[in-house]
Amino acid sequence: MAPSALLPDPEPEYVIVHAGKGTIKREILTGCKRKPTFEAITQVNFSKMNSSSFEDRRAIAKEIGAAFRDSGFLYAANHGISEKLQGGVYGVIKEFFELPLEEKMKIHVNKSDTIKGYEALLETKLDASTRGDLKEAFATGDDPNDPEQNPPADLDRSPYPAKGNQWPSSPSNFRKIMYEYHAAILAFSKVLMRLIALSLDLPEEYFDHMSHFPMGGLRALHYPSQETTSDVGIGAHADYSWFTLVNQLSSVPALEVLNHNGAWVSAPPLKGTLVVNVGDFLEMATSGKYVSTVHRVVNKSGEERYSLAWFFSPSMDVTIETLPGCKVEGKEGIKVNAGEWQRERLLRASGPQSTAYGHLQTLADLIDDWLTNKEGRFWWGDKGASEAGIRHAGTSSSPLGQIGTTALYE
Ligand SMILES: O=C(O)CCC(=O)C(=O)O
Ligand SMILES: [Fe+2]
Repeated sequence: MAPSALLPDPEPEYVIVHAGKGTIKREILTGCKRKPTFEAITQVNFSKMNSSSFEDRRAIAKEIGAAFRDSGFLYAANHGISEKLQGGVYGVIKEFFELPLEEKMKIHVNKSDTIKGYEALLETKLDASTRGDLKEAFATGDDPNDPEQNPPADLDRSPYPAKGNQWPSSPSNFRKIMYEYHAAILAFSKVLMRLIALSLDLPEEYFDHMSHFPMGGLRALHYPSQETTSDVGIGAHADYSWFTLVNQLSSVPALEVLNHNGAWVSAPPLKGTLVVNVGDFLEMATSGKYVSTVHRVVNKSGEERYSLAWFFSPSMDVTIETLPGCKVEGKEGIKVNAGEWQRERLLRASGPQSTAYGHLQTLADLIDDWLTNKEGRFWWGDKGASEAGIRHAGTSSSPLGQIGTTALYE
């Protein structure tokens, strides 16, 4: 038998993800190629989040910072949203998805100018290699025409069309309970944002002025159990938000998080917790210190799964810049209008598109930085290698290196 040293290395395998922020190609590392990376999601206890002691708050912030740097995910325990409210919201969401399809189609997302309302099974396709996402959803967004959202009196309403959120007439208490949950999760989000500021050694109030009418919304999800292994509940993606809070309403494990070895780490429901994950806004503002980690939903449990995601983003008119302490030497920081940036991201993520759009999409995926020089130009090229030797191609407002035709790019 030939000594194993003479055996050729097995062909590398990759996880390929169209994450919205560009295509990510990550080698699946096995054996001695494996790098130290997370294998589980850590839990953080928020019971002292409103403590009058600064040290108590800072201790939670430290744990948040460590988890956001390591995996970009954590479980938040003792977040303060009552069990009664969580049970109530679960009940109405289940009842809504059990309605006949034609009833749900009355508020289909295509009837909204902001893509809000009901989205049927297989309508979106985050992973191009699948037949579509095996889930149905009901989504709301920031909409000053919904009085429950208490828009500030001086809010510029011109960017908000009249046909935004749509609400079902059944169950009759659906809207009321969803808005009770909205108020509770928004309150927790504002506290969490302060702890995030603290975790970055910024004043706790640093982000307060960016949240006067935050973009974002609720997305209730129903995943039937998939019958084939080629199906996926939601294809691999990263979120466009400061952060996302997922309430895994049913006890079905299906959420998976991609680690640096290209392995999918399970994030099963832990009773009483919310899953918190870093979104692209926070990754961008921290120059990648906090990672907006790729995740997906695969429901092979044989049971129906329900979840309720909340996306919390800056207010539409806010300018997001690289945060103090997160500047990378020799690299120009970011400066983006939050509303424009999110609109562009949303367009990229919204389901199957025509071939012409597909070609444009391919081009857009090559652009990871929209900053231009004074003449409005930017360059595409080699942006260096990761620790693992995988190179990155992208754009910049100043000239970049040549693309190596034999190098491996992600
Ligand atoms: O249902 C889940 O657990 C996660 C949903 C999700 O990732 C999303 O809606 O962006
Ligand atoms: Fe997500």
